[in-house]
Amino acid sequence: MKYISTRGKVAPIGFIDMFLMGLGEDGGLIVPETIPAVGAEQLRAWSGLSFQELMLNVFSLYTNDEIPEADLRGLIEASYAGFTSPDVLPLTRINEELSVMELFHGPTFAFKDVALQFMGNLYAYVAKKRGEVINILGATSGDTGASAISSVRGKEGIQICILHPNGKVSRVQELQMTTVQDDNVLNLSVNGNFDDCQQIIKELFADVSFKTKYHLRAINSINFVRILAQSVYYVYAYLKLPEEARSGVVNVSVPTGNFGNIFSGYLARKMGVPIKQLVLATNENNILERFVREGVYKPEGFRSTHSPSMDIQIASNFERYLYYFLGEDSVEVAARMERFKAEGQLTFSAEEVARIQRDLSAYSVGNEECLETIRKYEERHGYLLDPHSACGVAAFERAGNKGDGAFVALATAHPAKFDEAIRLVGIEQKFPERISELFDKPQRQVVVDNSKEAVAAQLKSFYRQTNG
Ligand SMILES: Cc1ncc(COP(=O)(O)O)c(C=O)c1O
Ligand SMILES: N[C@@H](CCOP(=O)(O)O)C(=O)O
Repeated sequence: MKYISTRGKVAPIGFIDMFLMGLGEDGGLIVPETIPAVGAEQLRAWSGLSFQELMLNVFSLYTNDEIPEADLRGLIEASYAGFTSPDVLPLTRINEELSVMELFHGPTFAFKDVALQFMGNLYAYVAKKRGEVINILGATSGDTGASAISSVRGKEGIQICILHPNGKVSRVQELQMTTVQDDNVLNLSVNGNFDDCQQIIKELFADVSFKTKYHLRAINSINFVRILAQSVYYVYAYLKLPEEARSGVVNVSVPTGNFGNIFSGYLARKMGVPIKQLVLATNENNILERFVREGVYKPEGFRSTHSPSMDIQIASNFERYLYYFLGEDSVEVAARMERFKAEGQLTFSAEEVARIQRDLSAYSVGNEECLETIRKYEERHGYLLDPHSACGVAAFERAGNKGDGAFVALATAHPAKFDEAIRLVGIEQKFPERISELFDKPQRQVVVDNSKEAVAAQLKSFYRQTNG
């Protein structure tokens, strides 16, 4: 298995080189040359596997034996040892129509832990095995940053710098990132929004001489390993549903911002998991919903919502979807992305919109509907949703079960991370101890201007102190 870029200008590379490259050096996103097929027989053979065993099996299709099986198993075991549920990702039945897969039982209470605990261990493994310097650079709207920091804090040979938008993450998210005192961690609080943070890191990654000189590595979902690790929970969701409930297919509702969560489901479907409806749920930052509904991909004004981690306009994995949508034609992808850069939007023909709508259905959930969904599920089912998961559940309600297969909504964060929204519903929740203890800890972060130059200067001084 080799990996290539959606824009076609990266010579095929192996698994570990792909992991280290992160963003394609031609500005595109890395994808596998071919997606391995997982047939019905294979799925049957996997049923009953633990999440860890399933992950081992899925990753083995992609790693080219570059990581010996015993090592891969060890990395996976270590990554999920800290999850508090014995199932790792428990599936909770809400009612006849809906089950919720809880992806938030990791150390930072968000679905990002599923992939990032593993990636942190994989970076440490690669640092040791290949003597690579690992300087992780990431952007976050709150959850990726906390999770990535937790996965590598204090690890030898690894430095991590995370950009978050100043004042635009929840209080708990900010504390999870900024109360970490390890010397290998730098938090930059950027005077801008998440799109600005993401744009800055993309520019730094695209500056290949800067990236190479400072050994910059990606943990955001531009890194294909993130996507692959996340695709495993779609396979797991399908396999965990009782056979009679799923009747051959599963429908999944997915809270979406950077298109990473849902693209992982799209990949699982392309591998062969029978996912029927893939429901894309956005908040009021609804560029992706408008793309699916109207065939126009165009950022509009940024809005702060009750689900701040999905306050995203430019979705990085959109380009991966475009690549498959355009029949893996990298010349056409490059041309369309150039057009997007020049004109600030992409429009799709009626025939294309019909095809997009066969892949995805999409719903944008307003602030009031989000709060109302939290209230309703707490009152009727005694189940407290966080505001991101509530967007997914509201989208499920609008999509409706078309009579085919079971419906799973992905619960992407613990409600304690977003108490600001939960309080608006009038619910007082008890925090897990690991969250309540954060409030007494000192914080460490540097506020920076919204510019690539300001961030680059901070990075250089950080690496001078930590790498020599
Ligand atoms: C809690 C939560 N739910 C959903 C999402 C959406 O995931 P993605 O950006 O990968 O689409 C995010 C991050 O964006 C998140 O932090
Ligand atoms: N919601 C994310 C935004 C970054 O997305 P990623 O999946 O590309 O890391 C966050 O919480 O930071």
